Amino acid sequence: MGISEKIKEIEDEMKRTQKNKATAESPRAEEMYDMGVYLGTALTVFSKDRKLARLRAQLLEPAAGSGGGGGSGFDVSKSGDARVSLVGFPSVGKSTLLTKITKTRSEVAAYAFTTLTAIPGVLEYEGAEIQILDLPGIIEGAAEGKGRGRQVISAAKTSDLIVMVLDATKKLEQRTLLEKELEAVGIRLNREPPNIYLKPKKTGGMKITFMSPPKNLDEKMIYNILRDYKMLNAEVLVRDENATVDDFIDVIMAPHRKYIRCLYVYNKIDCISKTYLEQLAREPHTVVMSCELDLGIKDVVDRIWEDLRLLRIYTKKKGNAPDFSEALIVRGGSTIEDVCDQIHRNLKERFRYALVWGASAKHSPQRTGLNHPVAEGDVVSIFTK
Ligand SMILES: Nc1nc2c(ncn2[C@@H]2O[C@H](COP(=O)(O)OP(=O)(O)OP(=O)(O)O)[C@@H](O)[C@H]2O)c(=O)[nH]1
Ligand SMILES: [K+]
Ligand SMILES: [Mg+2]
Repeated sequence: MGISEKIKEIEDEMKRTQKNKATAESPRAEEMYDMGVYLGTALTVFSKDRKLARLRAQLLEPAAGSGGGGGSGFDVSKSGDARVSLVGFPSVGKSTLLTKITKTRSEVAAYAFTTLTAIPGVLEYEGAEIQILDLPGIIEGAAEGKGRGRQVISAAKTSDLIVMVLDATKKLEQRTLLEKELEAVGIRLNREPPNIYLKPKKTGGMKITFMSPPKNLDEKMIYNILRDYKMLNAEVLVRDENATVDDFIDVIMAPHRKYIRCLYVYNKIDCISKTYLEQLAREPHTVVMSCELDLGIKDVVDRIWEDLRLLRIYTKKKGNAPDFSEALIVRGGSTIEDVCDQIHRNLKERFRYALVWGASAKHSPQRTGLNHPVAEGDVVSIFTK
């Protein structure tokens, strides 16, 4: 049986279990729950859930003996300061958007699957070069390998920001469907990694600690999950009282999870009512546009820049004015060390100190070491041995 069929089988079984659970609901349900009778059913659902999560993860991993392949993305090398992927159902206007915001022409047509491979373009934004990947449309079931879905999703997984292009004239569910496809391969949108510490050990059994009383987890659940994943010795510290079973599995599967910001872009607003447009525009992480009427494109580009959280750092040579003609682009959370790495591969080996002017400096200039965090617009002078 293939992985997809296995998944289907488990899903069907889960639906049946859920139904039984619903019919079993009776005045005595609570009492039975306490007695642990009802808990039996609940635990079956949990373990099926976990099995499902594991199978889905396998979809993107090369099949044993297949010699790899399957889950790899398109062969486009990364370039510029960051990578943004345009993900969406067919014919929502991904290629139209790429053509608008970069110098690259990507074929646009009214039929689905016009774009058949990844088309890279470069968005220039105040000194930064952002690689934009126009991708083929994906359909429901992409994660299971339908169409070029897996390749598209793998490409998206390598990006710093996902721009989910949506057709404003289509049902709102399209967004949830796409989110599910991305979730299935371990992409977590607009979320932080769960605040749970897990350290596998060689001996000593399991040590499970909660910082505050958990709402959705207990020691036994964690114990069972760890055992499922064949981790018999481990230290666990749950720092978030709202953490769920899924969160805990994400922590175990950390190497296969990717936390990526997502900007939802509704295109074709020329075809919807003003009231509906206003409703869409109020959604979080959302912008609306019409490529056709050239409306909102600037907002989309500004939001891409904001969501990438890149910083522009300017350098200053001793005795000269700062060079504002060219910015160094670093990621949010970067330090002077990252700035050095941007300037030259070996610069930090000769580093003595830096002088920093701007928002990150307590006083101007502040003398700092390599681990000083920089801020947008800082001016930096590096002094070497
Ligand atoms: N009404 C309207 N049509 C648009 C808009 N933007 C794009 N289109 C049309 O939508 C159709 C699909 O556009 P594409 O850019 O090819 O869409 P795509 O998402 O790249 O499609 P695939 O590559 O097939 O997945 C074309 O006929 C475009 O002219 C818009 O803002 N409004
Ligand atoms: K199209
Ligand atoms: Mg296209």
